[in-house]
Amino acid sequence: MSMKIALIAHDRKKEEMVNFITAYETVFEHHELFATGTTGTRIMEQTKLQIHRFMSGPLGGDQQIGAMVATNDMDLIIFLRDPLMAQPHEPDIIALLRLCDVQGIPVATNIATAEILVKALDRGDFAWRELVHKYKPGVPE
Ligand SMILES: O=C(CO)COP(=O)(O)O
Repeated sequence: MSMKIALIAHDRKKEEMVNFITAYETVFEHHELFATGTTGTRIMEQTKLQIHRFMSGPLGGDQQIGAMVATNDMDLIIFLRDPLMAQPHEPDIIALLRLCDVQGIPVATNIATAEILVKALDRGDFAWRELVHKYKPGVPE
């Protein structure tokens, strides 16, 4: 089953992201991919994958992905953050991760966890997300 997956990488993590996506391209090609602007462009340049690109992170891309998380529409997030450099949009980043915890969305912030999640995805361990989509309540009043 096809899952909605968000891919986000800070500048010094973009090469790592592209290498990772390339290594698991045969897994990712079965899913619906979303990304912040520059991350999406980099991945599309170096793979055959089609990605829905949002705004660049500092211009609101994290928030756009956060909006999908808020409505429980995103199934998995791989967010390779730069732990050693301050970001101008730090509040947006924290907000996105907070919403993942609100909804219980699987989110990897480093490559080791990302690899475990992608292997789980390939094995079908995310089938429970189908139930979330099926029984998702409407927007609360
Ligand atoms: O800043 C980002 C996430 O916080 C990533 O944005 P870009 O993919 O546009 O570089």
